[in-house]
Amino acid sequence: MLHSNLLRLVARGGPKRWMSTTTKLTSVEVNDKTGIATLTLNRPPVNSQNVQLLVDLQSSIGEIESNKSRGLILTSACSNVFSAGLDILEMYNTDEERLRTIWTELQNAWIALYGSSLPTAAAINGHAPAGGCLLATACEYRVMLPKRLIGLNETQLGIIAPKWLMSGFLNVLPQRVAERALTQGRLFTTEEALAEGLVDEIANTKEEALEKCAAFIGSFTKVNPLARSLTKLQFRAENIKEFEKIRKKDVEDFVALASRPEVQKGMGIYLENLKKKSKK
Ligand SMILES: CCCCCCCCCCCCC/C=C/C(=O)SCCNC(=O)CCNC(=O)[C@H](O)C(C)(C)COP(=O)(O)OP(=O)(O)OC[C@H]1O[C@@H](n2cnc3c(N)ncnc32)[C@H](O)[C@@H]1OP(=O)(O)O
Repeated sequence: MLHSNLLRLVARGGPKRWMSTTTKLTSVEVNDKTGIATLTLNRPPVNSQNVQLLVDLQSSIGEIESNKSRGLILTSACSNVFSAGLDILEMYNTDEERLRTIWTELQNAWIALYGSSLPTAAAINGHAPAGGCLLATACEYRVMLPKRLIGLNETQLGIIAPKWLMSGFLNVLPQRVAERALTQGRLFTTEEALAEGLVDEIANTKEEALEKCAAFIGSFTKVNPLARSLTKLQFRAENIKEFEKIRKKDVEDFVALASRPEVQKGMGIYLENLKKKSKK
């Protein structure tokens, strides 16, 4: 027993207290008929992105890529939230090493999704602020349920999204709209997001959103997969290259910023307000 626990710890790169649970926070289901994989984020209540969720997300993307699925649909098991972004509780009152791990795993998860050669789509069945929007915009296609919110609201929180984190957002919105939205920290309603091109379609239920995503992925049936993926990656190559150049420094910048006393204080106040709001 002890031996197998030790082996598991060694396989995971040593003991890490924020990775204490061994239950996966993502699941993968492949449709036998279509060959399309649905990757579900499952960390109730709001899929806030802690290290484990980010690591599990990468492992599920790897699994889908190696099992020769025809495409990947990202969705959420939470009823009203796609993902609430980074887990602020995990960033609050912690040490630099942990902050470093959080940001490194966010980077790793983003590049795994953004740089995937597979066709990718997001069935956004709930709110997708900040890191939630990051994951949705890393995909090639977005279908969203009505009356939810999506966007990069970092400036509203007094923080700055680095350039790589804006890449997907900038891929889908005109520069002028993106600049205004980012500087305002604007969250778009589903209907506004559709009008601006931040999402591609609206669906009334999660099932319908999954079907629409599957139809998007199905639209590549007659396209040579290698030609398709190389074309996709050519479009993304510049952003990926820029990201690779700064990724180490970006981790250190994040650690320095997130550990500043005033930023930690801001996180504490933000968390308190979130909790107050959820009790109402
Ligand atoms: C202030 C952040 C500081 C970060 C500092 C870092 C510095 C440098 C950063 C550089 C760039 C960062 C890039 C990315 C950043 C992020 O992703 S930060 C996270 C931003 N996310 C949000 O602002 C969303 C916050 N949440 C909400 O607005 C709502 O929860 C919701 C998503 C709209 C869902 O609403 P609802 O269904 O009504 O659920 P709630 O009742 O509000 O929440 C349920 C419980 O979940 C807790 N919670 C919600 N979001 C988070 C979260 N992101 N992290 C941790 N916990 C969260 C909420 O407190 C409730 O908890 P309980 O009260 O215990 O039930």
